[in-house]
Order: sequence, then C-alpha cells, then structure tokens
Amino acid sequence: MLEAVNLSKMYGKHNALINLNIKVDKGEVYCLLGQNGAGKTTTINLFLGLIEPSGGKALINGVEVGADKKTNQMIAYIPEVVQLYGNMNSIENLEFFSKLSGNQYTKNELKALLQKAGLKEGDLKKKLSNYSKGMRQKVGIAIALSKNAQVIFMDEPTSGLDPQATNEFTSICKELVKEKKSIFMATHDIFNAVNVGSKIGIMKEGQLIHSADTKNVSANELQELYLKTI
Ligand SMILES: Nc1ncnc2c1ncn2[C@@H]1O[C@H](COP(=O)(O)OP(=O)(O)OP(=O)(O)O)[C@@H](O)[C@H]1O
Repeated sequence: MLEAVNLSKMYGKHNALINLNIKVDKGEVYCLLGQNGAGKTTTINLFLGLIEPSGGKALINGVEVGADKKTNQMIAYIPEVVQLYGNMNSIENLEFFSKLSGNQYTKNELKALLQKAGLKEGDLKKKLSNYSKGMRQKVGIAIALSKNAQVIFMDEPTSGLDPQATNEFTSICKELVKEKKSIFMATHDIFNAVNVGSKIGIMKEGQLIHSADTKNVSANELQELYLKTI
C-alpha cells in the first residue's frame, strides 16, 4: 500500500504540492483528478523517487521513498505512452524489461503474462511498431506483472484509448485489484475514475480539495464537483 504524509514539493518558490495526505490500501484504486498543472505528475514522481520532497514523506508498504531507491522494487510505473522497442515483438520486449528488473521467465511464462494483461495470442509475435496505444499499454501492464509490483502507478491511462480499449483496461484493473495490487492513477477521465476507482481525489493548485469514496458518488455528481472545484 502507499501513503503520503504531509507530502509537499516546491519548485523554486512555486508550491507544486502542498501537504498531501492520502492512503491507498491493498486492492484499492486511487484516481487523482485535476486540471493541467494541478500537481498530479509531481505526486507520482515523488512516489517514484524521481524528485525529492520539500516536506513530508511518501511511503510504499511502510518504507519511505528515498535516495536508496529500495521502494523501486515494489512499484511499477505505466506512463501515458509506454516506451518499447518497435523492432521487437511483445514477448521480446517483455523478456528484455523483465530481465532489467532481475527476473528471468520462460517463453511460456512471458506469453502467459502478456495474455493476462489482455493481449491476444495472435498479437504476441507482431512487432511493437504495429501495436496500437491500447496494446502497448497492455505490454506495460505485463511488465508491471513480471516485476510482481504490489503498487502500480499510471499516468493518464485511458487518454487516447477508444471505448473498447478503455473497457478492456477497466477489466484488467479489476483483475489486478482482485490480486490485491494497489493502483494509483492520474487521470482526466471522470467516467473511468468512477468506474474503476475505489477512491477519488480532486486536486487544485497543489492541494487536495476533495476526497470521495466511489461507492458514494455517481459520475454526474463527480463531474459537478470537479467543475465546481477547478
Ligand atoms: N521541473 C519543474 N520545474 C518547475 N516547475 C515545475 C516542474 N514540474 C512541474 N512544475 C510545475 O508544478 C506544477 C504542477 O505540475 P504537474 O506536472 O505536477 O501537474 P499535472 O497535474 O500533472 O498536470 P498535467 O495534467 O498537465 O500533467 C505546475 O505549475 C508546473 O508548471
């Protein structure tokens, strides 16, 4: 699970993140909403250990994210556009990236991970240069699975996906939740946030203005709240 305790970040004199306090348990999906520049990516980067906080702390499974990068073994990150090798197929890409994180899998295990992430058998041997954005994202999810990451961070995971790919993405997230993974995503997609999220936060100018449990809010209500907030 992940936790932010009074997590803050200043870039020079600019307060990009102000005293963020959140807790995401195992099997929960936290969706962070907010306009461009609200501080979503800054929050993710602090959890990834790519930048240092100006105050407070970010914790993964109770371990503070720090210079020793110990927490990096427990997490995976799926960016908006998953960077993969276009001249290799999905099995080769997964083999390469899983080796980088110190894991060795047989071809059958690699195939099973890719299929678990939602790729069809017939697509596994196609070169990545022929993959759609949604298919690349599935390879990203397979990489996260191969790492056995307990916490998965995602930046704008449904942007640019068609409704069917978004639907597939939602189903895969629900499967990950069944395996007690924690997911933290920054998104502008209110409908998907209500659909896949267990908790939602709305951020404005570096501050978390609203938090809600998705059980208690509809997409329309969330949209209204979001528009009022920003
Ligand atoms: N490296 C940096 N140096 C200076 N200011 C930065 C830096 N990175 C981000 N900022 C500023 O911090 C604020 C928060 O940016 P951040 O990228 O976290 O927003 P965001 O919510 O992820 O936006 P988007 O939806 O556009 O990705 C913005 O005002 C941004 O200009």
